[in-house]
Amino acid sequence: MEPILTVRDLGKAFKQTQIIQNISFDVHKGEIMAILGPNGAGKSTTIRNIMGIMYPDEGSVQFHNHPTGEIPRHKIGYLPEERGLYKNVNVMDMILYLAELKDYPLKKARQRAMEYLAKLGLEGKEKVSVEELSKGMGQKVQFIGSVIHEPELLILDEPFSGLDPVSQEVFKTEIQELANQGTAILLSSHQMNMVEEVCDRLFMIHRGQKVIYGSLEDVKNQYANFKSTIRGKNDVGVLERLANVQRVEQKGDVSVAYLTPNVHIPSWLRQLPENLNIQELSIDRISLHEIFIDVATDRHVGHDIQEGGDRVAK
Ligand SMILES: Nc1ncnc2c1ncn2[C@@H]1O[C@H](COP(=O)(O)OP(=O)(O)OP(=O)(O)O)[C@@H](O)[C@H]1O
Repeated sequence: MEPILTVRDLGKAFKQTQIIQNISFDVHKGEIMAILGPNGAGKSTTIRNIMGIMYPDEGSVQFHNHPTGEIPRHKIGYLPEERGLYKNVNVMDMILYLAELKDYPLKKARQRAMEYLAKLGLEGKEKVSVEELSKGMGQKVQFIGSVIHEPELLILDEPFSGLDPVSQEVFKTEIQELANQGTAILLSSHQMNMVEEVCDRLFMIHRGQKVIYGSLEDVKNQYANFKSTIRGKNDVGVLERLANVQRVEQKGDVSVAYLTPNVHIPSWLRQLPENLNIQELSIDRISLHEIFIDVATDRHVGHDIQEGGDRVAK
């Protein structure tokens, strides 16, 4: 796949504090790449360095077919974390202004704006003043402004925050459609369920450094260990002493045993004691949400997932 954006060894410090270090990843044509990490991990700093809002101390940013360091702004769409639109203009003028900044033909922009307004549930709002919009509506208008010029690369910093579940679904569908049409998408989000549904690959930063990088499938195969949820009155110690159990969380009658990566599920089930109280039992893989918590709370040993899926212990 063709890389549209290549980031290599990016590093940035503020005063004496190193904020990001050795950040390297690619975003390819037609893929949705998620950039994840706890609050303050360095996601927005990475994005701002890519966008040239601030300059990296180390490393390089290269856009496809452009010299390193050159930012082809008319080919990039950007929804920043800080939302902001001019208040005293109407919705259509706001969108057309953003299209004009990207040298996009206005007639085409107007037509696309009407289509997008309809798609995002803002039909008939084109003459409404921006200041009369709700927060979510404003976000939709800003999103339209970021895609109106048909960018090759779309950078979305927390696109789902502040949206109701229906609007989140609409955004999700739209983002998927753009990727299907070939747009390269870099998406930062804390909504792991959304990320899990839309992203092809992910890059996770923790304390300014890469902790996970790989396809969603590889990350799930290699990080998403199995867990067994058992409903029934059981002593936590009994479960903790079972083979291949990393830890057990117990709430009332429900125990969740987190299993080691190499566990063989049929063998694990065979070793369960005769007297275990089982009202219900399920075996599932842990979700991206749980992987995120494990990594962010340092429960997981850091691993790199290489392109192709090999895991390298650090
Ligand atoms: N202009 C700045 N001057 C000094 N420190 C900054 C500046 N911008 C960001 N930081 C610091 O850099 C670190 C990373 O911030 P950043 O906004 O990149 O995190 P983030 O991963 O996007 O977090 P969140 O999920 O909370 O949005 C934080 O410790 C923050 O305080």
